[in-house]
Amino acid sequence: MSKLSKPSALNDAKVKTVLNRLHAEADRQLPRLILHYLPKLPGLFLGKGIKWDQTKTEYYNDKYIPIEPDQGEFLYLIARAINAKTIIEFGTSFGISTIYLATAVRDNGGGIVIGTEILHEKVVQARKNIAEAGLETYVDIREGDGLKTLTTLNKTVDLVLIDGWPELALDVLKIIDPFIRPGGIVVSDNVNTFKEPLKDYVDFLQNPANGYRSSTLNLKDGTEFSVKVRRHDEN
Ligand SMILES: C[S@@+](CC[C@H](N)C(=O)[O-])C[C@H]1O[C@@H](n2cnc3c(N)ncnc32)[C@H](O)[C@@H]1O
Repeated sequence: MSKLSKPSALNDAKVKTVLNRLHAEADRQLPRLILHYLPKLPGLFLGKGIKWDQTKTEYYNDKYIPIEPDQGEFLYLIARAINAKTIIEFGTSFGISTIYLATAVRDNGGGIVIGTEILHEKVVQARKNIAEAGLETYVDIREGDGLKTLTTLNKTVDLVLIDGWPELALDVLKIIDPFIRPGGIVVSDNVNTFKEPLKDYVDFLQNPANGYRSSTLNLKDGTEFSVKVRRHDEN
C-alpha cells in the first residue's frame, strides 16, 4: 500500500505520485539500514540514542533517510498555517521533504524553499524529482556545505527544517536564526535517535533565553518543534 494512500492534505495527484515513488524507494533501503544500525539498537531502546560518527558518512551517499509522510504532512500544514513564503531546509537529500515544503509554498501563493545538499549526485536527482512534481519554480537547492551556502540569506525566514548531519545543526541554526521572524518555526528531525550529538542543539532551542519555545514531539523518532517568540536581538 502506498504511503500517501490515506487521506492527504496535499491535494495534488502529480506531487503525490512522485512522493509515493520516492517514499517506496526509501523504504526499500530500510532492511539494509536496520542491519547497519543493528549493533547500535540497544542504545536506542535504552533511550540513549545512537552515536554519530561523522567520519563515516559515505555510507549515506546513496541513502534517502527522509522524513516520514506524517512529518511531511505536518510540515505542509504548518507552512500553510503560518503562510510561509520563505523556507530553509538543511539536508535536502533526494528532495522528499523539499517537495512537501515546496507544495505548501506554491499553495500559499508563491515563495521559495532554499534547500542545501552537499552531495552533487543527490542535488542532481533532487532537482529531477522536484521538476517531476512540477515544483521547480519554488525551489533553490544550494549545492555545498550548508555552513557556507546559507550565509548569503537576505530575507525573512518563516519556517526551517533541520535534517542534515547532527553535529552541524546548531552552527547551521545560528546562521539562519537572525533571519527567522517572530512566530517563525524550526522543525528538527531525529532528535531522540541522535540524542547525544544533538544535545547542545536541543538545549539551545529549549532555553527560553535564546528566543524560542520548544518541545520534542513524538513524531517519528523525536521531532523538535520550536517557535521563535522574539527577535534575536531583544532580551
Ligand atoms: C537525513 S538526510 C535529509 C533527508 C531529507 N530532508 C528528506 O526528508 O528527504 C541528510 C542530508 O544532509 C546532507 N548533508 C549533510 N551534511 C551537510 C552539509 N554540511 N551541508 C549540506 N548538506 C549536508 C547529507 O548529504 C544528506 O543527504
